[in-house]
Amino acid sequence: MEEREDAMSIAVKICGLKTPEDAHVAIQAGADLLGCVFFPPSPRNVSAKQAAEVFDMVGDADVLKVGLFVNPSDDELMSVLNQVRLDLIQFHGDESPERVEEVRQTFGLPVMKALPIETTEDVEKARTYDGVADRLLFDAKPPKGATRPGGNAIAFDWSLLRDTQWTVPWMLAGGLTVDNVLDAVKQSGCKAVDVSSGVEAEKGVKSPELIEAFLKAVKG
Ligand SMILES: O=C(O)c1ccccc1N[C@@H]1O[C@H](COP(=O)(O)O)[C@@H](O)[C@H]1O
Repeated sequence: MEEREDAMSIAVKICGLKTPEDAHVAIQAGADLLGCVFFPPSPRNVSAKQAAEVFDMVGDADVLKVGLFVNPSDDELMSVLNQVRLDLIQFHGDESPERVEEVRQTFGLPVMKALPIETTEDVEKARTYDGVADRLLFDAKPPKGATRPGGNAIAFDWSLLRDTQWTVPWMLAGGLTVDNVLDAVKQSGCKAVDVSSGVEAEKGVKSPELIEAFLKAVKG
């Protein structure tokens, strides 16, 4: 019962959406944030036009529209932002704290910085972004030879985050599924989760049933 009460206030981001239909399912099921990936090597990559169609589904709903980028140039950001109305930029590459601050100032949008975690030292390294980025997102370190820095369906030791203190809101990501998400919330103490692979029928193809089941598991 205690776990259920904790879980009910957890925010959920469904990432890697490619179709308005999947966005509709996620919104109806209670997602708080939706993400589109602008990273060509990813099986979830979308064009700005596709992302605009996905995010059109949000309408007046209280849902944040997130654009995920990996080490983008200003021109790349500008090109997307000219065509898509985003609420939050997610940086999932090697962007420095200075680059995060520069993009916040240049584009006038909040930035969520993803940070790869495997050890306690990684958690401590993440502190250089606390208070610089508007939000933090803790994800598993990608495996050697990975073609992308996230979206690899890999989890890490969630308890590394337990009882850590941050000045900005943070999210947990990495290998979350309907079966492990409540355990992940409990072990990490997070108030928000992000999922992509765990709600897919196959790589890059979202499953409406898994999106609904994931949100039901978290929100009750
Ligand atoms: O989803 C991708 O393809 C991706 C590409 C490049 C950087 C990040 C990416 N995804 C993000 O990674 C985490 C964890 O995803 P998963 O649930 O383990 O698949 C999440 O923030 C995704 O949005």
